[in-house]
Amino acid sequence: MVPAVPGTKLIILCSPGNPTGGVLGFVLTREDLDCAAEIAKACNSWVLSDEIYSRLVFDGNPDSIALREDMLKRTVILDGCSKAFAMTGWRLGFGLFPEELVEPAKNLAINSWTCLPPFVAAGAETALATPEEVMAPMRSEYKARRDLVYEKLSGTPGISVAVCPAGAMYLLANVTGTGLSSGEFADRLLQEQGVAVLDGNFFGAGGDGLIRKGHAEFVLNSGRALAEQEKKFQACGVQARTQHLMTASLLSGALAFDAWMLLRQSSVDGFGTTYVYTFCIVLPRYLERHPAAMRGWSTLVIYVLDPRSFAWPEETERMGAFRARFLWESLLALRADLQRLGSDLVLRTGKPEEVLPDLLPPGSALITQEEVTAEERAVDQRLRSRLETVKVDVEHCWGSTLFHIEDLPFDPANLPESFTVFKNTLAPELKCACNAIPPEYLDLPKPKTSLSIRPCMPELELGSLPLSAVFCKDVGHPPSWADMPLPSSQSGDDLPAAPLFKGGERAGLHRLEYYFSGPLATYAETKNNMLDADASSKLSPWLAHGCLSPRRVFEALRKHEMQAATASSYWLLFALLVRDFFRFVAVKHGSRIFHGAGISGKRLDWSGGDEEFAMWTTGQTGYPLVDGNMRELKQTGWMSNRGRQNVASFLIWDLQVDWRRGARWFEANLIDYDVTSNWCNWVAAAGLTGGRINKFNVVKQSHQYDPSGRYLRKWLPELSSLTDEEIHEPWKLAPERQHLVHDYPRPCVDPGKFAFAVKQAAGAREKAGKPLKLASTPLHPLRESSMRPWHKPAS
Ligand SMILES: Cc1cc2nc3c(=O)[nH]c(=O)nc-3n(C[C@H](O)[C@H](O)[C@H](O)COP(=O)(O)OP(=O)(O)OC[C@H]3O[C@@H](n4cnc5c(N)ncnc54)[C@H](O)[C@@H]3O)c2cc1C
Repeated sequence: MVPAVPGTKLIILCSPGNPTGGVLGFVLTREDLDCAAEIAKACNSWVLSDEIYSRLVFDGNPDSIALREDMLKRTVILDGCSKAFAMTGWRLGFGLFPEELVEPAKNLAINSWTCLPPFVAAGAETALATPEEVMAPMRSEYKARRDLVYEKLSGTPGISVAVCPAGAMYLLANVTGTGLSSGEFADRLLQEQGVAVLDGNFFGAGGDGLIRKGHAEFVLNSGRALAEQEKKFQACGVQARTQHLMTASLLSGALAFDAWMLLRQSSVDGFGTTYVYTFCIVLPRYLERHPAAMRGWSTLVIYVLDPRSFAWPEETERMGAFRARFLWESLLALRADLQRLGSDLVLRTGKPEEVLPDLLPPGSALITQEEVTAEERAVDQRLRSRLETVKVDVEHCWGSTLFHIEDLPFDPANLPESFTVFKNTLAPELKCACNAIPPEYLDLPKPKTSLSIRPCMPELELGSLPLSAVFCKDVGHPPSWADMPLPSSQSGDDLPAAPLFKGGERAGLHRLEYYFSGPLATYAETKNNMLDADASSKLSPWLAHGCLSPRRVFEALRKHEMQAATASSYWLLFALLVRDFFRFVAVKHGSRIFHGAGISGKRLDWSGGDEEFAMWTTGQTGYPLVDGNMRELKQTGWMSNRGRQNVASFLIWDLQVDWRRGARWFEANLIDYDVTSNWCNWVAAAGLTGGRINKFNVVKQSHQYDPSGRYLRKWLPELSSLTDEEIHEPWKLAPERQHLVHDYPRPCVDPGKFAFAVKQAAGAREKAGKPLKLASTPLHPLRESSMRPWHKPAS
């Protein structure tokens, strides 16, 4: 306490104080009030003690200078009903005056305040008679809010709070660490988040860099369970920070939609409208469209490059350079799109469960796509438990499929085993979904039952997804190729250009638009063509990476079908349904899609080993259709569906190699690798789903699907001089023409016995089928624990 200036007439005290919430006699010591009383007496001055918050003291009891000896007669105590009694609209203030000041105060007041409204007077009378039992719960509610807001704000990067308020309903926070002035911070908070705080400058020069945040927003609801209260408080705390934190996601349109629904459902629950969430996604999915409902929220999109998806534990390649490059391009495109919306992309490399707890502030929420396969779910589980300890909530959204899992007309556990039954069950739903979607649908928390495919989100306006000021400094550098945690042998520089497959939403939309503008018309006839770029949609890389939502493709199909529903549009929808089916198969059957014995649990014995596998991967089997496709895969990251069916069949039934080695090879090399599409197609190719077994005679298929040999000539230049007829079976060349193919290997399976061998091998294996104990089966190394036991030692 500073000694009073001689001649001091009035000492003004404000405790608990506005804007800090500091309390004299508590934050300072009791002696401060004693000292102030002594000074007042020594100077013979009056004291004006503003005690309007005296009923809102949380720690200890309220104190007053008037309680000191001889002080009551020289102290004016000001009080009112608007704070503790929440009569903020109909204000009523009052004072306790020493007798000598009553008349002068009356003279001052009489012409300024007249005609107190009778109901306000009646309210004040009741308020002042309010017993302590009624006040106590309200005080403890405020105290809890104070605790929460203090804790959350103090833990927010860029913000510090010097004083934990012992009373009142405010807190003064220093925001200079955000790089913004307090005025800018308060303005952005209001404009971007719709949350008002007061710039500290309004309290004088000392307030520069500070903002005042109130914590009296919520209506008291003592009937709620404690857990709900906590959640409310958490929302309150997060809202208090306002700022921050809406971070969002590498979410595909479908996913963004679901995230939005989730948030809307939360807000319907009654926590108000200003939601501050941390959205991010940690596994490869991208933002396609943001829901318009996010407008005004500050967002942060986080992408974590997890080294485990780039290399197997033994450090061999798991994500090939083509897929890695597509991912990298998608990240660059995503960043540019987010910047246009006012946000940005944060890129981190590491295990999500290790990276994210340090990045996400307590009180935020992380939204990720719900995964369905073992390894991805294990990451998710570890992440969830780590984030729990730092008080970050994790929410899941369904994503990736055309049909939302909740909209299936059956429990996923009862998914039909056969695709045909699945498709036929959904057919009526699809018919309904082709109807126009009513705009009011967007305002419903749940889809109408007749609309089983949810619509895509509308596009956001530029600048409508602003990045939180708090996160601005954390964004880091733009994604660079060096960020990709690739095994050392890989390089991005020496990859051939892949003009068709450029990562990112725009490129995907461009391909979609182009394909629907013409080539789709002949899809039914061309989809098995292996060579031509427009033979099939080639949308799979964008779908697999989440750059495009299947709902977006469906929307285009619906528009197309309004003009003309053709066989081609039917078959494309059919393909999208196959994709959905396999994802739901993984939900139903879990890790069996990775088991050697598959879903059906049949034992197959594999006589093929490393040598056969190497011939297959390098395109040296001597069977042109297989070799052409395998070389295309290695050189471009792409293979047509017809090619995939044939090479898978050849590896499994002719070379008799464990199908999981093929699936792993595809995982490493396909640009459009998708965990359920790949592993389910492979387990099906091995005849281990319990359904029909498809074995392909690759020679017949070669004649049928590449009659002129155009495809084979492109990928097997050493066969380019053969005729259209010869090229499918070079071993049949007349002796005088054999020199034309001396660079090409002899067939690794005796062609004379080929068709017979296929039949025999398959029949024998089917007979040998026995149920297995799945736990003892060698499995996908990371998805299950055992390590590649199907490898024969190199001879
Ligand atoms: C052994 C094997 C492994 C496969 N691995 C994958 C994979 O990792 N990722 C992947 O996306 N597809 C995979 N497929 C499915 C299919 O080969 C590709 O989806 C298709 O070739 C992609 O080309 P497109 O986009 O032109 O397809 P289109 O014929 O134009 O079909 C449109 C979309 O439907 C989906 N689709 C079509 N057929 C299938 C199918 N059989 N299974 C699942 N989805 C399908 C794809 O998303 C495709 O983009 C695999 C098929 C086999 C036989």
